[in-house]
Amino acid sequence: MKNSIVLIGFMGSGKTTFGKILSERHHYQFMDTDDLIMKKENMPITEIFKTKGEDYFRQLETDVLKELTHKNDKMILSTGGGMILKQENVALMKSIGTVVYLKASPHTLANRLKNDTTRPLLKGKNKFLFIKDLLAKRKDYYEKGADVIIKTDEKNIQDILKEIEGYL
Ligand SMILES: Nc1ncnc2c1ncn2[C@@H]1O[C@H](COP(=O)(O)OP(=O)(O)OP(=O)(O)O)[C@@H](O)[C@H]1O
Ligand SMILES: O=C(O)C1=C[C@@H](O)[C@@H](O)[C@H](O)C1
Ligand SMILES: [Mg+2]
Repeated sequence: MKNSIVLIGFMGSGKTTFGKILSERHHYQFMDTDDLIMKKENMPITEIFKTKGEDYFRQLETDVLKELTHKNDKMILSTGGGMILKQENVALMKSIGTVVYLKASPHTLANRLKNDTTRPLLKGKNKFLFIKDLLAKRKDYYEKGADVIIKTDEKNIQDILKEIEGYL
């Protein structure tokens, strides 16, 4: 029986990138909680943070996960970087599928996000220092929320794909 996969990890860990490739390759449905929220609100994440605030966004994350638990199709679900902050969300993700943490160092993440302007939490910050600090605060949440941890530093995209495919 095919298994759904829920990808968790910090901004830039590759959840959307790998989720899209895997779903196309294996004919799974692809879902991304950030995209679902943007569609629901009809505005970019940066705009939701700016006009309605982070708490409002965090509630939408839980709402969207709840809706996904009612779906029967097997899927690859890419989640927002802060999804693991609520225990309730972790339980919902585990009820959807195998929770895979794409782990990367602050150095790797800062490098991948150096030209990015779409993540409101990173706006106007020294990216490396900000990521290092926030990742240290979130490390336990990611590791405890995961069923499986995949280290992505210094691995090429094909090798990471193969590892995730082991859990499909
Ligand atoms: N293993 C990797 N090797 C090289 N580049 C990568 C890797 N993983 C991700 N990237 C690149 O890093 C950038 C961010 O990746 P992506 O958008 O998939 O992250 P995300 O986990 O979905 O982030 P967010 O939580 O903010 O949505 C993209 O440009 C992507 O191509
Ligand atoms: O790490 C976070 O808290 C976030 C990550 C993004 O995926 C978005 O969900 C949003 O920008 C917040
Ligand atoms: Mg993403």
